Amino acid sequence: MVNTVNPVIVAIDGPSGTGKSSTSRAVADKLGLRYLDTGAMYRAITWWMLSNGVDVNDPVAVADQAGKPTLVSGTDPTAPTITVDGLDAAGPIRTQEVTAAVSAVSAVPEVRARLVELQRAAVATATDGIVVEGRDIGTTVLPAAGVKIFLTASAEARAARRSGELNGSVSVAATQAALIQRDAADSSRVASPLAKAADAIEVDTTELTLTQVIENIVALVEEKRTGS
Ligand SMILES: Nc1ncnc2c1ncn2[C@@H]1O[C@H](COP(=O)(O)OP(=O)(O)O)[C@@H](O)[C@H]1O
Ligand SMILES: Nc1ccn([C@H]2C[C@H](O)[C@@H](COP(=O)(O)OP(=O)(O)O)O2)c(=O)n1
Repeated sequence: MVNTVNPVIVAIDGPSGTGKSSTSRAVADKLGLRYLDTGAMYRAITWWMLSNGVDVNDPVAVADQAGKPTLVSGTDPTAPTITVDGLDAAGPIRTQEVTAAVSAVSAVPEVRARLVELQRAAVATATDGIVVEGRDIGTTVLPAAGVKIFLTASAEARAARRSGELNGSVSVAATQAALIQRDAADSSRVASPLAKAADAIEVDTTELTLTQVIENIVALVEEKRTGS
C-alpha cells in the first residue's frame, strides 16, 4: 500500500524489555511502514568485534576498528534481517556474550557516529515512513521525528518477560540484575545516552498487554497523520 499522506517517522526508545521490538514491528506492519532495529546494529558490530579478537573493553581498539565491518539492515517489519560482511547475524547477535559486551561497544563515539549515519540513510530511503527503535532515536538520531514514544515498564516486569524468552534457563533475579546493569551503563554513557526526549510521549507498559500497547501507538500515529 502506498501512503498518500506525508511519510511519518516514528521513534520508539526505552530500556531493555519494555516491548520496543515487538511493538515497533507490529505498528510498522499495521501502518505499512518500514522498520529499523538500531539495537540489532549495535549488537552486530559487537559480534564482529568479538569475532575478530578486538578487546571490547578497550575503547581505543574498538574506535580503531569501527569503520571495518559492513552492516546491512533489512527493513521489512515482517522479516527484519541483519548481515555483517555478508553473513547472517540474526542468531549470533542474541547470545549472552554479545548482550554482555554491547553496552561497552555502543558507548564508543566512533561506533555511534558510524551507525547513526547508516540509520539516517535507512530512514532517507523509507519513502512511505518508518518506525525506528533504540535508545537515542528521539533525542539524537531523528530529533525531528513526527511521533516520539518512550516505553517504560517496571524492572520486575521486564525481567519476567526476558526470562520467559530464555525458557527459564536464566533465573528472573539474574536477568533482572543484568538488565539493571545494562540500563545503568546505557543511561550514564557520555555519547547520546538512553534518555527520553522532552517531546516524547511516555507509555508505561507494566500493566498493559502487548496488544494494548500496539493499539495505543497506532492511534497516536494515526492522530498525527490525519492531524486530528
Ligand atoms: N506489554 C507486554 N506485556 C507482556 N509481554 C510483553 C509486552 N511487550 C513485550 N512483551 C514481551 O517481552 C519480551 C521483550 O519484548 P521486546 O519487544 O523484545 O522488548 P525490547 O525491544 O524493549 O527489549 C518479548 O518476549 C515480548 O513478547
Ligand atoms: N539506539 C541504540 C540502540 C541500542 N543501543 C545499545 C544499548 C543496548 O543495551 C544495546 C542492545 O540494544 P537492544 O535494543 O538489542 O537491547 P534489548 O533488545 O533491549 O536487549 O545496544 C544503543 O546504544 N543505542
